[in-house]
Amino acid sequence: MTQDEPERIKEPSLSDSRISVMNPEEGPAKRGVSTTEAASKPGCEVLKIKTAITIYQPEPLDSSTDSCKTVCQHCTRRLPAHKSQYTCNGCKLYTYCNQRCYDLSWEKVHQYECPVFEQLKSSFGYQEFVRLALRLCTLYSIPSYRKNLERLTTHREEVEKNATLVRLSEKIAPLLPEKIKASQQTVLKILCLAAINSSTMMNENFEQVGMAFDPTFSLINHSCVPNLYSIPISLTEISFVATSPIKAGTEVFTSYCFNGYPTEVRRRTLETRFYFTCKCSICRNKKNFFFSYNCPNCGIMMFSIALSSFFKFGREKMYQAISPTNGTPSVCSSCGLAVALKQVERVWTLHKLLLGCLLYNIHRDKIPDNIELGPAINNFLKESLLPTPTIDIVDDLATPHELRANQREVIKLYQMLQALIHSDICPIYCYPIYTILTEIEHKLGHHESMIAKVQKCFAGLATDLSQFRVSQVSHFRELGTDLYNYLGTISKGITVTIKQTNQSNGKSSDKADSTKFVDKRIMASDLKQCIAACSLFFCLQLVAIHQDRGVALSPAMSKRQEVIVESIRLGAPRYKLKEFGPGNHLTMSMFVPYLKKLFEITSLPLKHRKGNFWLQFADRNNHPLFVELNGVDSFGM
Ligand SMILES: C[S@@+](CC[C@H](N)C(=O)[O-])C[C@H]1O[C@@H](n2cnc3c(N)ncnc32)[C@H](O)[C@@H]1O
Repeated sequence: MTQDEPERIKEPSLSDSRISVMNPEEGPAKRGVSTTEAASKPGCEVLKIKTAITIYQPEPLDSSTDSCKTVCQHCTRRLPAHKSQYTCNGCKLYTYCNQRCYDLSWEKVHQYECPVFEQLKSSFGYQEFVRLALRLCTLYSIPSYRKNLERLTTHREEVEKNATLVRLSEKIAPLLPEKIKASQQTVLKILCLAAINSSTMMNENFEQVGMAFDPTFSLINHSCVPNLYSIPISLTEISFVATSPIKAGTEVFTSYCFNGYPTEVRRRTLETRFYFTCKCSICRNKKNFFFSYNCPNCGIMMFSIALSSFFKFGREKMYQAISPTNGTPSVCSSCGLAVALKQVERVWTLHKLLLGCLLYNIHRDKIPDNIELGPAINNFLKESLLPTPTIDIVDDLATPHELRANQREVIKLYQMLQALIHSDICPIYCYPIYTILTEIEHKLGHHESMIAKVQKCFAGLATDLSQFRVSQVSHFRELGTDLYNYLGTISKGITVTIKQTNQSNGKSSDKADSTKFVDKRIMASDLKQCIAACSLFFCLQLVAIHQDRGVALSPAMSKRQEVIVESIRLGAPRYKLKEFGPGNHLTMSMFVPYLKKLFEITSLPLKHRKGNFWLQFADRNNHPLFVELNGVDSFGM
């Protein structure tokens, strides 16, 4: 909790002038948040929130090192690992920068929470929800905060039926210190409030760090087709970016659940977790929206198809559905780009796979066998989906050990999801897929092996290795993936031809015959360098594409990634990723300056002329050797 926190929690109001409250006096059912400024394209930041309360997980988990032990519980700074920390003597849980931070925290909140933690520990451990409830009890005891907290939605009548919450309120109420004393009924009300208005908090690497509560965030309604996509940018800040252009004055929505689920599943999730029946445009129209295709140029949704129709349509019918003049390209109504049906078909297939994953994600036996989800889907699942262990990873059921035992299938799923992320799927799907990817990476210990691979890769570079800070690569999703597959994926995208100068006339011959090299080991390491450099190069492309399309990266995130790229060699000039165009088709010439920089950093002897690139080495007899880099334009983007 930061020093100014109670000020920020004063009212369920807004901390960002780019938004305003809609229908403030008409009660929670009609209240919402709208923009005061337009967002011209997907990816534009609409709102940034510094969360009023962040409750950190008790121990660092594998997926994130941020916890009560590593983040100052007063000023929320990350504590330096090497410095001795200042831990509360009472709970032995909350850690601080120094005595001053501890004193401030104690004075404001911790004196009330600390003794109660100890008493609840045996029944509830240090659960984030319990600690959030206690924090809210403290703030609730201050009249001005109470008035404002009471304005938030609680769905009290329904939530109160939850036996766990009732039991918790009965435990907490008698333990509250005199100064913040409240009846069991009041505590139950606070628990209802916490249940409806809290959310998971992640750090800038999309790793879960605990729970967040914020009165501004609490005012934003849910939609199954949200126009906002939330991106954690620090331990306490969330940036909300547009998923499509938004006009000023429009209501903004986030999604409270995984909005890739079919309608039935979304409805059930929202009813059981948030106690409401969704009235968003899709649910109101009973449209079971599933497949959408966004214009690759401007990001506007070009068409969508209901889930019920999704499997009914064969290929021909699908064409009819999206293009009345069967076979002609579809034209984006916003920017006029003509999109070939073949391109749409590719995305269609990926959606089928996504649907499969999603359905697997929610236990097969729970899928209702009704018309909507239908036998076609079940057959599809049976025939084309992955073996059981993959369900479990996504479902959080499998242990890392089980996963490792089934690594091949898991990696198949991982690659498939990566392909989805890099396709033209509707941006709203990206976030849940990232979540699944992270889960897989986490459980497979992917980051660790990735770092090892990256290090191995860089070990071949003729550069001062002390200048590489490779540990940072794990945050760099695309780089990780590319390097992970660096021999497989990358070599599919680039043809490496080895040329050797003909000794007699000095001209190069096209014979790709490695036996000619006197010292094969030199060549192997050169190729390794080449592949490593290309990996890096491709991840720059990916970052550029995503950034420009605004799908997954906020400006802050891309800045962080720039820093990471930069940190490969301290003092190396920054890459300016923004210069790439929005389309997926990349030409070599777009990357010339970046390639030059890249090769400068990696000390690779890159030569280029008129769009042709090659690496130039010398063999043992000082005859020039060339490694040509071809086919970059056709790299599967
Ligand atoms: C965190 S609050 C959102 C803000 C709320 N409208 C307010 O002013 O307090 C969540 C509650 O808002 C309502 N809500 C949000 N999105 C909704 C939707 N799509 N359809 C119906 N009710 C919704 C539900 O009552 C839900 O439990």
